[in-house]
Amino acid sequence: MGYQAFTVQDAIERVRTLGLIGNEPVTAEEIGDGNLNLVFRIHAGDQHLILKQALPYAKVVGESWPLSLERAWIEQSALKEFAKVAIPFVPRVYHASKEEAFTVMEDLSHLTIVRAGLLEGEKYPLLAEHIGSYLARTLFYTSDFALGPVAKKQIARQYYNPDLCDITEKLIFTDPFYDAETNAIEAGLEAEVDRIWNDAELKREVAKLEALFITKGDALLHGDLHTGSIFASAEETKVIDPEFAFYGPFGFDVGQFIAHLFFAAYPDYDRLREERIKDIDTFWLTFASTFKALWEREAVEPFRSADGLVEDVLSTILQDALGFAGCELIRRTIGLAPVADLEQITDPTVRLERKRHALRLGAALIKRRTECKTFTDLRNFDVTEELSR
Ligand SMILES: Nc1ncnc2c1ncn2[C@@H]1O[C@H](COP(=O)(O)OP(=O)(O)O)[C@@H](O)[C@H]1O
Ligand SMILES: CSC[C@H]1O[C@H](OP(=O)(O)O)[C@H](O)[C@@H]1O
Repeated sequence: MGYQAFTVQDAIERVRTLGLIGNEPVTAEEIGDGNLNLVFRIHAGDQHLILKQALPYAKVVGESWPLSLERAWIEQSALKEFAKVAIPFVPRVYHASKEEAFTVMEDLSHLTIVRAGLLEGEKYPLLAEHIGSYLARTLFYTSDFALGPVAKKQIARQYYNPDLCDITEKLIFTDPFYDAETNAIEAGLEAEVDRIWNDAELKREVAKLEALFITKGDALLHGDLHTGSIFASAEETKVIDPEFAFYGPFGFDVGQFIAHLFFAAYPDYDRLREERIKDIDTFWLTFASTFKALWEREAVEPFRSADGLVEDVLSTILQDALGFAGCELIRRTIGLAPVADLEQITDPTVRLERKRHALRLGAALIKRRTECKTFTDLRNFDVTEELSR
């Protein structure tokens, strides 16, 4: 069967043919609110399923931005790979079709998308710890440190993901730093954006981070780990949507999650700042301690017992992560694919002030990331000066 984009009826027929539902009455709807794919929710009797299908172009832009359907296969493979090492945090996959670019998976509608939930004032007391553990496990177990260089390269070669890496290279590392067509700059922010475009040091550091992203194949990344890619409740956390997965630098997913914890404070900054900083603390402490414990127990790296090596690896991850977080803060503030955490602030003066804050924090993280070698440096990282200029 060749590829065609599904209607609701096609989605129902497909799950029926696959024997995933019986002949009972069905209700189904397309619920995709992301930038790229179709997502159908299907209920039949006591079966609740999600069918996600890739479109041959970026939905948010239209057919003028073609995208390979191969990304559905990358997403399916990454979900399976991550389930091997971090099963509590990964949705169950019931069926994966490479040819028709769709995946049938567990319906997680009993949970909420974290970005939306946080905006509604929901609490996720275990989120930071869960994502710390999820990332330590997915990054460590897919790296040379756990697999050794031969097995790692055999896996890595399945994850060339050129179209989606190209999106990231353009939208995160390039367009926001130039007057590009894809940017969406709110009126009133022009002077602030000019500062960015004229900051030679900042651009040089962004270029270095982009080079890291392109060349450093440490581990299998999720590749798009923002709070819209996480479902959670007070007890559970599930990470969806790894279609941007590829072998990249350890710090990238870590940095994206940190950036979106910062974003989550903006709707009510004075009240939420401390909570989100605490989340970042917990996240990093869990990530670093889990990664270190896995290293001590399971690393196959010949130099694994070299004094201070794992601490150095973690320092590098932290510094890179802060740089990537800075790029993500800037791109979600002035580039394509903005975040509701900022856009839903109704008072235009407050919204502009928070956007300005995000841009300055982003620039400071990028330029001063190497000051943060340890958790204590992270806690003491102070951007008061940049914010007051
Ligand atoms: N397993 C799931 N269970 C319930 N809803 C889901 C599931 N996967 C996706 N969705 C819904 O579809 C939306 C878009 O899914 P996502 O995988 O992020 O698509 P895209 O790749 O287009 O961003 C999510 O925000 C969520 O509302
Ligand atoms: C042209 S894609 C823009 C943006 O959308 C992706 O997010 P999602 O799949 O979660 O909607 C990704 O963050 C891309 O950078």
